Amino acid sequence: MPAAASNGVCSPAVQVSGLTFSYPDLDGTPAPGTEPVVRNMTMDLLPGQRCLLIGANGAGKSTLLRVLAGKHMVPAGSVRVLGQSPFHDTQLSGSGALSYIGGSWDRDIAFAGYSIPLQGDFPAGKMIRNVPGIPAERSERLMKVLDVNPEWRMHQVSDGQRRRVQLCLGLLRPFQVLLLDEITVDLDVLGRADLFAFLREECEERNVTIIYATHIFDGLEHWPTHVMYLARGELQAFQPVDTFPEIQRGDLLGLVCSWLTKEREFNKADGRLPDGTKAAPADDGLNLANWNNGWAAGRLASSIKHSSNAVLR
Ligand SMILES: Nc1ncnc2c1ncn2[C@@H]1O[C@H](COP(=O)(O)OP(=O)(O)OP(=O)(O)O)[C@@H](O)[C@H]1O
Repeated sequence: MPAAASNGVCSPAVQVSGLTFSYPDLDGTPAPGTEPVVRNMTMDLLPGQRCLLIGANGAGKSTLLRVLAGKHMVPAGSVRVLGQSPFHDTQLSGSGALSYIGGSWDRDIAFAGYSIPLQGDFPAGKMIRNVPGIPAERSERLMKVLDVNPEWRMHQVSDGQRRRVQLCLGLLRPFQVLLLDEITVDLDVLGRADLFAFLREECEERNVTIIYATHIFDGLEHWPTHVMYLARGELQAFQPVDTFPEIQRGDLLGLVCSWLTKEREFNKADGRLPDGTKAAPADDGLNLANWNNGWAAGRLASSIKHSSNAVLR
């Protein structure tokens, strides 16, 4: 946990300074002409703060969370979590101080395919109770909060039940920074409310920091301390909730709708596609061909004309 400085000011739990990130192409560098997914972002979050991360589809929310989780390499100074670089200091996530829960719970398995959902005939309770170093009261409490039946067998659960077990495991170790990427889609209303009550308590009692990317705003008006809005890779707003009159009167959804409507109008006026990207250039006459590179673990690896891995023949 970041120590409070001698003047009583706490150091940020998450610190982003001039972060720019583009996905690398096949040769490890961004394809020429591609716009960065995250551009020149600067922001800090202190221990105890809970931030909602808002943006249209394709705005860069998952990418930002994955960068903060250390899953993509960026210069060490541009992202600090608990004072360390999450990509370079692997101990940060290894120790559980930084926890990232996102996407569906799946794995790439050689010869079986990509994104294979976690399955197997093992009981949920065994998976959860067998995580070493976790006080029994924390695992039992989380199973209760998330309504996990220890008898559930993982090859027979529903999507929502699998999600509950995934969340339970992701929250087990006492994290200091938690990054959540739209993890409540499969949860029912009560499950979601219980989860957010638990997360608020973690912030208030253990001073943890949470960033949560979502498109579901029901019942979230009074949960965050901050709101962050991303569009076209840039931070459009990052403020405490009490600076937004809309949120104060319980209309978070209205605020988000007005942001996204303006964004849609901007994209239209600027000749951009609805996701904010520039339209592909017209055919330049080069002989770029569709070319099947073969099969790899269930996925066709192909080069499509004008895609980033197009083959010049
Ligand atoms: N592995 C990748 N390689 C290249 N580009 C990617 C990759 N993953 C995402 N992108 C691109 O980065 C941009 C941002 O995607 P990202 O998934 O971060 O958006 P998002 O805000 O989380 O969207 P959504 O709300 O739909 O989940 C998109 O234009 C997407 O096409």
